[in-house]
Amino acid sequence: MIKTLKIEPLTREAFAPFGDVIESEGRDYFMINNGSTRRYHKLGEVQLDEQGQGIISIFRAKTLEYPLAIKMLERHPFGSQSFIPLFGHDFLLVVAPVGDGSMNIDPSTVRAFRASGRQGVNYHRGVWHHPILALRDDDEFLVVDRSGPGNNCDEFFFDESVQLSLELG
Ligand SMILES: NC(=O)N[C@@H](O)C(=O)O
Ligand code: NI
Repeated sequence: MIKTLKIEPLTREAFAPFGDVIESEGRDYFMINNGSTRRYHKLGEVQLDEQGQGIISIFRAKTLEYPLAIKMLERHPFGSQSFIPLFGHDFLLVVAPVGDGSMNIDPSTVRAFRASGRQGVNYHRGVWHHPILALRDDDEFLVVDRSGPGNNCDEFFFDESVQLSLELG
């Protein structure tokens, strides 16, 4: 299979099979702090296993060269992972559904999205995704994910006959 992935705009509905979109635009809120603050409540949930601990980190990411060959995706079986842009820049996502849980990805299910700088994502447990794809060098993301025992990062490399690429418009 040789395919250039179509980059879709990130919306709550389109991303639902993969996780949550963390954004305020168009979302419900309620007032707190004596009416001075809007709380956009529970935009996503931190998913953990019994032994996991939720942690907060910052990723500073280099941009990659485009067109980019998507050779692998990874997943975190024991917990969710969120990426929230700290500098307000767009970034890209390449994902595939959890599937049947086996170490296999049907390349026809791989999708790409462009997140605006005011959108974050929360990948649900086991959702296949490409490591962070920043569009600005040294861009930074707040990351909420799971720390704990066991290997929480499975990597799947596509067969050489599968050539998926990501091009910038
Ligand atoms: N390995 C790691 O912590 N980063 C990846 O999980 C990623 O999604 O960028
Ligand atoms: Ni990850």
